[in-house]
Amino acid sequence: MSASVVLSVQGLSKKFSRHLRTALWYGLLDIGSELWPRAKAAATGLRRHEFWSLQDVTFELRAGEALAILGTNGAGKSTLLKMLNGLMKPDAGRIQVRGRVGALIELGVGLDPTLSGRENIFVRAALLGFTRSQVLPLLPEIIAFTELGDAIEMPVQFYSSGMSARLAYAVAAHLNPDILLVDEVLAVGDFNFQRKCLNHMMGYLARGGSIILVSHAAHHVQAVCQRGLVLEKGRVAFQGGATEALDHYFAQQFGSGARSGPGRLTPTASRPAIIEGVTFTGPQGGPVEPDEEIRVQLTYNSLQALPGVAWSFLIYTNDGSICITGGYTTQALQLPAGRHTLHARILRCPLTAGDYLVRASIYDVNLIQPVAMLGWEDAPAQLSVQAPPSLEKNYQQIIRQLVTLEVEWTHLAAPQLT
Ligand SMILES: Nc1ncnc2c1ncn2[C@@H]1O[C@H](COP(=O)(O)OP(=O)(O)OP(=O)(O)O)[C@@H](O)[C@H]1O
Repeated sequence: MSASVVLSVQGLSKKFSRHLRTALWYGLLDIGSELWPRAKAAATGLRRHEFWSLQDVTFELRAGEALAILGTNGAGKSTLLKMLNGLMKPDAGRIQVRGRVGALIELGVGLDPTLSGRENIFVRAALLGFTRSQVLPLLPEIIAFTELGDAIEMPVQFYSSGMSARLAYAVAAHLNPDILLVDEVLAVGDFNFQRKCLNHMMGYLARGGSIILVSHAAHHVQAVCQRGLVLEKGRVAFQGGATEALDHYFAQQFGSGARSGPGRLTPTASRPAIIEGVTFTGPQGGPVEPDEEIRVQLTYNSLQALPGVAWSFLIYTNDGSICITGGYTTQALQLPAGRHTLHARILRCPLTAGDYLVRASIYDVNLIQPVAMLGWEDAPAQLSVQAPPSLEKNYQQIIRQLVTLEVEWTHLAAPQLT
């Protein structure tokens, strides 16, 4: 392990059984095989009803670095974190840690519901290897960070999920871990708490700490992480920069085109007009690049003429949370029946490199109601902007810049020195 590497994970795998009975039986066999190494060697493959929750995962984490773990529900993120935290034993592979791991995984874990928040601080700290006398000097700071007030004396069973998250984060963050594991807890905190945690994480990273963050929230990942690892059915599907990892993760969910089932793109009596597709190309019909003209083409197919309609497209961030920009026709159109293509030009692509989601619609201008729509759940409504190599630096920024503004700078004249 090189000097700056604080965590090295090699070929990590974990298997589970789908059935409780076999899980219990295999559990007993595994205990036996620990004592009898020949049986252990035989148990490296999958047994009946077993599946890999995590398979052959390899990565490194350096001091001062934050790595996002992304993946759909059930991809293996929590299993990975539990093994990193020592709560679960891998079936294969190796984890090497330099320093102490502070973990904030699964809200309920490590909190005793019958004890107060204050007492639970000692319980959680004990799980992380701290004695009572080591925790005592840190107690005021931990309690202040939670902002729980008098509720710190209340049994934790009466805490809301946000209150539990405050307590868990405050403890994990204030015991000076070398690596902080943060599971999806930020999602349950209110806005102020999220901001407080994000600020804390930035300071902690600047002081040389390292973070592994499991999150589905793109803005959290972009604010904190430089790198990202995408898990897909327990395997590493992508590893690289945080922005590229988010692109991969969202493309995995929105961009496969699999949702456009047979017959979906055919007009019917109950849905006489459909949008078959929207494409975005550069001026030569090739890839779209920042600052260049974009050609937009919408192909519709209608069993009947469409009088008094307009068409529009909207471009969203790749998690679908922000509509960046859109275009609308300003006058009512008379569109003929049949399959036809509508054209528009975006005169200058304001978007930086990345993948974007698109929605398009043809709507009735009087009723302001869609006649036909195409969303990102329908293939192939996507826009990919590719930066030429000279612009790639933008793409790698930690906080992603979505659009480029045209700015005219007006400087104050410098005072004349006499
Ligand atoms: N103790 C267990 N016994 C059996 N299967 C398990 C166990 N823990 C996790 N799994 C399975 O392992 C797979 C990965 O689960 P895991 O909780 O790691 O996913 P995740 O990526 O954290 O999902 P989410 O985003 O929903 O939290 C799932 O199929 C899950 O059902």
